[in-house]
Amino acid sequence: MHHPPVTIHDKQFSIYLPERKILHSVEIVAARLSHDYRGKRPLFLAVLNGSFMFAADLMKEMSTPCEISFIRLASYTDMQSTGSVKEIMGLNEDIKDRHVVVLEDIVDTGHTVAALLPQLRQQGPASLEVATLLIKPESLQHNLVIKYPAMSIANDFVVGYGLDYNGLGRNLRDIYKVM
Ligand SMILES: O=P(O)(O)OC[C@H]1O[C@H](OP(=O)(O)OP(=O)(O)O)[C@H](O)[C@@H]1O
Ligand code: HPA
Repeated sequence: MHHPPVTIHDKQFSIYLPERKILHSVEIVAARLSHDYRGKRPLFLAVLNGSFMFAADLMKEMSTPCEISFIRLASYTDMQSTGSVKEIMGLNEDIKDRHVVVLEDIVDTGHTVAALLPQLRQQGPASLEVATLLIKPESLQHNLVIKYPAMSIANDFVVGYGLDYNGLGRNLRDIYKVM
C-alpha cells in the first residue's frame, strides 16, 4: 500500500505506522487485557476525543465481558495555583470497587494521565491501570506506570487514527509523523 505524504494546516506528515501494524499491536494489548481481566468485568474509561478509534478497535478484540464509558478532561486555570487544572467531566458510572482501565490514544508528557489517576483513585476502584495506543518515553515528565502500552514511539508529533493536529487528521487510518 502506498502512503503519500499528507498536508494538514501548515504542516506535512509522512507515513509512520500503517493501519496493519496499529491493528496488530491493538490485538496484542487486547489479548493481554482479556487474560488479565477474565471474570473481573473491567470498566474501560476512554478519554475523549483522541481515544475513540483505539477504544473501538480494542473493544472488538476483547474476549471477556467488559464495559466502556467515555470521559473528557476540562482544563482551566486555577486562580490560586500556577498550573492548569484538569477536571473529569462525564463520569456517570460508580467506579467504587470496579476494575478500571483508562484508555488513552497517547501518553506524551504524561500531564493528562497524571492529573486523571488521583481523581479516579479517590473514588475507590478495586484496581486502576492505563492502556494507551502510543507512549513517548523520552517525553514523559511524570513517574507513571503505564501497564498496557501498545506501542512506544520517539518524540515526534503524530496524527491519525484518532490523533489530531489542531482538530484535523483524526480520520486517517494510519499514523503519520510531522516531516
Ligand atoms: O501526555 P500528555 O502530554 O498530557 O498528552 C496526551 C493527551 O493529549 C491529547 O489530548 P488533547 O488534550 O489534545 O485532547 P484530544 O484528545 O481531544 O485531542 C491526547 O489525546 C492525550 O489525552
Ligand atoms: O503527538 C501528538 N499528536 C497529537 N496529539 C497529541 N497530544 C499529545 N501528543 C500528541
